[in-house]
Amino acid sequence: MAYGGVILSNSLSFYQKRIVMSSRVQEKNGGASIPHVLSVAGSDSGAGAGIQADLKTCAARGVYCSTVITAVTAQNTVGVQSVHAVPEDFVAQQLKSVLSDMQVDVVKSGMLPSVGVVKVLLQSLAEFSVRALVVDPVMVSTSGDVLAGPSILSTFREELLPMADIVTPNIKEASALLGGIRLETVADMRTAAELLHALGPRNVLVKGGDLPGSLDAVDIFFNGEHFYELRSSRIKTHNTHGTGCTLASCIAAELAKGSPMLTAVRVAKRYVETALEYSKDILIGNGIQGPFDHLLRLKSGSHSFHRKDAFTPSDLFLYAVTDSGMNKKWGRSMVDAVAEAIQGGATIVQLREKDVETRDFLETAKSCLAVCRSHGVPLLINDRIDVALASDADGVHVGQSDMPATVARTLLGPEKIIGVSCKTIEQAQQAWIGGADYIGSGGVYSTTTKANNPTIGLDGLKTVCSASKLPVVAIGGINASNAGTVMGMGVPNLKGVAVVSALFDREDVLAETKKLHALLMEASSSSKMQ
Ligand SMILES: Cc1ncc(COP(=O)(O)OP(=O)(O)O)c(N)n1
Ligand SMILES: Cc1nc(C(=O)O)sc1CCOP(=O)(O)O
Ligand SMILES: [Mg+2]
Repeated sequence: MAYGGVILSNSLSFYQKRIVMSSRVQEKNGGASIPHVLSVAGSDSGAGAGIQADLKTCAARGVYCSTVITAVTAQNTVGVQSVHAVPEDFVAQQLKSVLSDMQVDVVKSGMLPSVGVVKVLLQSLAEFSVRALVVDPVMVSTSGDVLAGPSILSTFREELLPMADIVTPNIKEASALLGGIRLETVADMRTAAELLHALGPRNVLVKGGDLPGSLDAVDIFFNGEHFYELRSSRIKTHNTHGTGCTLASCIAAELAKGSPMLTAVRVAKRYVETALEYSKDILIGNGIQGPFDHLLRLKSGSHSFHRKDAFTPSDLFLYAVTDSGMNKKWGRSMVDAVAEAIQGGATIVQLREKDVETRDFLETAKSCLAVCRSHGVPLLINDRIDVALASDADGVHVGQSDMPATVARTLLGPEKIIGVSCKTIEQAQQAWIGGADYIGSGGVYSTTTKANNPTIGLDGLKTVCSASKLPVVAIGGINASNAGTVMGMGVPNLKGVAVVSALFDREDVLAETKKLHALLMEASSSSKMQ
């Protein structure tokens, strides 16, 4: 730890301090400690850099981020149009508000627009102990606009850097901090890292993204003993606005979680590389340098491709569950089978693939999703949350020995559809608590499609339906000869039937689906009349 006002012994390593601190916080909270970064930086109205980048980075890395705003900038993808520095005493007030109340693990500084603001920050750090300080010595924006003038250089050198656990200058900033020396090669970057280290920071990362003529992005990390040349591929994109802020705040986030410094730096580099690669083609703004997507979500499904309607119980009416063995037997592809089922009236489709390779499953899911989306029919994936996520399917169906519904919900988020197989009232209750949208209940009749599947019969189905707070779809041995009986019972919450062989172990999927749909319509309308 580099500052005065430190509670923990300097002889402890960063990681040891983390453990001591965690147990202290846990005592206070009576639970798990929340890793916490305080970002002291400027606001970027375009939200690619500054405070906004720090907030998004910490959110993406699972770390809480509080903020002290040092300046408000009017900027976009073209450049910085105006800067309004926040008065120093108000920066001090923000620091006090956060640090006097919250247990901050790591402070990350970005744009510090005046000597006064640097001093205010240092005073606060002397008063309130934190475990690490990450300094991103922001001086010039990526668009070339000056964000902290040369008058601040000596304060950075003499007062801020000696307090830093790591400083992360780019080539221009490293050069400015070292009095304007020329930095043109990786060897120069090593020299700069060493010279900067001599100013007092525990670690230095000189970022070589701007180094001319290099195929890779090479950064030099120096901890006072060893140099590390950290390489990542140079991604061809204009969407690089905010990479410096993001890298520094990701380092801070990883340190807050307890990572050692070099690990934090490596993870942060990988995170930036992944986000740049993901975002290389996104279009935000008309300027020459766009922002990137910290949360890797903006592209998913290209929005207009998403299902517009939320799940409704009527989606369960005729539930088609696929089986590639049956489709192969009848000589058709999965996509053709799904298309025919939808044409015949299937209201929801589940891809149930027990023996296919993951790669093939994913490709099938993507192809079937295109068909389902074009008809507004939801597509669920049986068992495999990973395949559902990777294909952006509409949800999953899980059984009692698969991923619990609560975990599936956490992984998939609030919009996706989750169905759970339930044979008992207790399981139905758990599915509801776990955040499921519907339950599948069976086997209503015996089936050869699923081995060793206990039959609960119509009575078992009725019992589960009447106790369920969720809509129910019946499954197991249902076909054209008995579907009318199942739906004709008029049991509350029973919204449809799910079938495999009655549709797919047949020559003509379209005709079989139409037939079953007509039967279900008739049965449900006559049960309503009774
Ligand atoms: C709609 C519907 N209901 C029940 C099941 C069975 O799920 P599970 O118990 O996980 O068994 P497998 O299908 O994974 O063998 C289902 N798939 N769909
Ligand atoms: C996948 C599945 N789950 C069941 C359960 O009881 O939970 S029965 C079943 C197989 C249903 O196939 P078919 O319609 O060919 O009988
Ligand atoms: Mg299962």
